Amino acid sequence: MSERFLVTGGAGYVGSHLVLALLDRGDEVVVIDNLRTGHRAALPAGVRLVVGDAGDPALLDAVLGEGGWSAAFHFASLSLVGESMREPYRYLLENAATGIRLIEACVRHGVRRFVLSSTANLFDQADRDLIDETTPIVPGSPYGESKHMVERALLWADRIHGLRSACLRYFNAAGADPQGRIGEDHDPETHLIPLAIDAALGRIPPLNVFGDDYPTPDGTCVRDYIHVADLADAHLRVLDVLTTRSATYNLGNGRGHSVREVIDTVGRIAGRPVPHVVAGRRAGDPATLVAGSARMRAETGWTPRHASLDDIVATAHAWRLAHPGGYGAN
Ligand SMILES: NC(=O)c1ccc[n+]([C@@H]2O[C@H](COP(=O)([O-])OP(=O)(O)OC[C@H]3O[C@@H](n4cnc5c(N)ncnc54)[C@H](O)[C@@H]3O)[C@@H](O)[C@H]2O)c1
Ligand SMILES: O=c1ccn([C@@H]2O[C@H](COP(=O)(O)OP(=O)(O)O[C@H]3O[C@H](CO)[C@@H](O)[C@H](O)[C@H]3O)[C@@H](O)[C@H]2O)c(=O)[nH]1
Repeated sequence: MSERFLVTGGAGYVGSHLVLALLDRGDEVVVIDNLRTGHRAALPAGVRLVVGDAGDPALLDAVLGEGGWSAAFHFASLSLVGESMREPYRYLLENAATGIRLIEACVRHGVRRFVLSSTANLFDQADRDLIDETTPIVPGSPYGESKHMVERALLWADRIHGLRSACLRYFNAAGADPQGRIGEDHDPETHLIPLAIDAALGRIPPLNVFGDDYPTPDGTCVRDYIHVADLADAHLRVLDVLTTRSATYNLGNGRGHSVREVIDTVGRIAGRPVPHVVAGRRAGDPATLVAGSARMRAETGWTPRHASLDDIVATAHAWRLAHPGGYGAN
């Protein structure tokens, strides 16, 4: 039976892949997005886009007041680790306030299930190789801290009002829709894989490698890249869990790849080397972040279908090759 979902930030990179997955299974989707970093063109026909702020109580009352919601997915957020080290209070204030106002509005309008886009940046100083849900939380930046604030607000919304929530801590989202319908387009782009692809294609100057003196095998940072389509699938699967309880899951493939490995993989798939230079470290970057996702696999049957870095890079490369100007203007 068709269900109705609110997706804040649904015109953005990860959110738009969930919107597609919901439409593919026949659900109705309403997106609230201020289009600050998102794109109208990332949304297929049939999706209602309300352009506005996901933390605006009047707007939320108007939209949520329509009723009939199966769940709210909250992607709308400032989301750059490096930027948050330069603008800490903007991140702390805006991400926390937007999340809390949305939670409050969901409670006010009887929405029973809430899914938060949380982050691996909760774990700056992991005391183990695979970062699972029992790893102590030590946010790596004001961005990570702001996500933790919203996670904590959700805990109280559950205890006091019975709002069931899933905090999905994505590690590094990457790749594009395997059918090539949508992909990643930020302006300016700051993420490693799209930048490495554009550098290989000669569209931008050589890639800066942010530090080669980290305590990792080749000195560059290690990250767990997880395909956006697998993240979208995870969002669908947690809905069942949320009928009875709240939950927290770390989402990745459980394999780390260094910046140099990403550069080599992009070069091989693009058929041209990635020009790059070693630059200084970027503030806020932990050396290594690799997810332990056994809980998600065991409790929901989630199994990433695009787990290899080759698959992830190949889908991202195909989309960027076909869309040299991204989505174009909003
Ligand atoms: N991309 C990653 O690797 C990654 C990893 C971990 C967590 N996350 C989280 O996933 C979510 C989506 O990330 P993304 O990479 O797709 O980012 P994105 O910038 O592509 O998407 C965010 C979307 O939210 C919209 N938005 C931002 N603030 C808003 C507001 N106050 N009101 C309404 N709309 C607003 C933007 O216009 C954009 O469409 C974010 O919450 C981010 O913190 C992303
Ligand atoms: O030009 C670049 C860009 C990135 N990097 C490195 O590549 C790695 C990945 O960086 P990036 O793609 O910018 O992602 P992160 O900063 O790791 O952050 C992403 O992944 C986090 C989870 O780990 C999310 O919370 C964030 O929202 C999302 O932006 C890091 O080690 C960077 O230092 C470079 O060396 N050069």
